[in-house]
Amino acid sequence: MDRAISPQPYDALLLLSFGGPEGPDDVIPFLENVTAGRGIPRERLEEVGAHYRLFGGVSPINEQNRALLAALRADLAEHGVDLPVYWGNRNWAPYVTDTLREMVRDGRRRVLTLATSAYASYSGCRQYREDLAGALATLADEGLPLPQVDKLRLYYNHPGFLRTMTEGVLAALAELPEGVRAGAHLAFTTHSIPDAAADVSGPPAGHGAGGAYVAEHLDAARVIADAVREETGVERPWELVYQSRSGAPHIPWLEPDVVDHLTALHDKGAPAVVMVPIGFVSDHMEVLYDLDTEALAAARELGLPAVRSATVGAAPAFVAALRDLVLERAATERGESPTRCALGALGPSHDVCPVGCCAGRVARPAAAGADSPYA
Ligand SMILES: CC1=C(CCC(=O)O)c2cc3nc(cc4[nH]c(cc5[nH]c(cc1n2)c(C)c5CCC(=O)O)c(CCC(=O)O)c4C)C(CCC(=O)O)=C3C
Ligand SMILES: [Fe+2]
Repeated sequence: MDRAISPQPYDALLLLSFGGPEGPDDVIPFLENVTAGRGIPRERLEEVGAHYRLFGGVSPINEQNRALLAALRADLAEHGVDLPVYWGNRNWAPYVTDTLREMVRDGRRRVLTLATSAYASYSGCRQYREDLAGALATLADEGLPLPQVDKLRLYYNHPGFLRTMTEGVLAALAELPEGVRAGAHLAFTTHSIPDAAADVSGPPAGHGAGGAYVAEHLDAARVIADAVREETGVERPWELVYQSRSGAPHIPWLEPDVVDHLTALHDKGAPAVVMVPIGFVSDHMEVLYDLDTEALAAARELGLPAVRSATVGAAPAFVAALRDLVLERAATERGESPTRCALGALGPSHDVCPVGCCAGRVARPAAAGADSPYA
């Protein structure tokens, strides 16, 4: 096989995601899965449950993942990359443990994992590695042979991700009334997490305030803002803001909140804003509710013209980026030195999370990293 399209040594790709409810009866069991032992106040759960009920109890995330799965399979086939793609979730069926069991029964021995989060953080990186460890532990208990499981490097700074986000911003700007377009601000948004979690995101050696989580989002935002300036010839103010905060009010989480930011923009006379959801790879509930429902309503109330730009979803250029990352990692595992595409100042992320990367509050086994108890 042509080395440039060889996925070897991998014999399967695992799309690993969050999962979401598929109907009204799933909402509470789903939320219980998400928050098991995580101390989220009951009122917050009911509030979030109501967001899902507004959409018939159906999270958009599963359809998004089915679309990504189909697009990945089509892209790999079209480019002659012979690699079956499976899908498993943390919080809803198909559960990752069931998927991994199916993969083993299909004879898969060397699995590369693609998680649907582009950045470092406990929730977006290490927790997925814990999910893999939990699945491997169950298979071991069942006496099944364990596959070797790796995880793809973070892809927030891959040109295919940043270019696709940039195109989305340009399209969103075009939706604004012409009179306010040139003065529009860019508000890059991502999931708020506790300050303490942000501070320990990424490799232990790299920790400063905000950790890798904040640094990576700022790096991505800067690349997109620069590209938008190049394309439009207009220098626009931009800021990184946060959304979807949960947890107890006395615990500090990353700020400012997107809605407070819209108010501040309005107060200082900004003519318009584009909300750019760089923290989300597809139209999750956080995007459909917290941005499209709540934040856009707040903007309307303020009289601030606002639009939300697209997530990458299953856009062809993003799917091509994922193929590039898979083939890059496969080549690295074969001992080659492939080009590692990345824009911005931080450079390509590590292939193997070092010991202590994205530490959680409680130490749990995590696979696909230097501290994995599995090979
Ligand atoms: C960084 C991050 C990502 C991005 C990385 C990634 O993509 O993985 C993400 C993704 C998602 N979070 C999601 C849903 C929820 N997250 C919650 C709770 C929490 N998220 C957190 C962080 C993140 N979350 C945190 C620090 C909490 C607090 C408690 C805890 O640490 O668990 C809760 C409980 C209620 C609440 O507190 O809001 C829900 C329902 C869905 C599905 C949406 C859909 O259905 O479309 C997705 C993709
Ligand atoms: Fe979340």
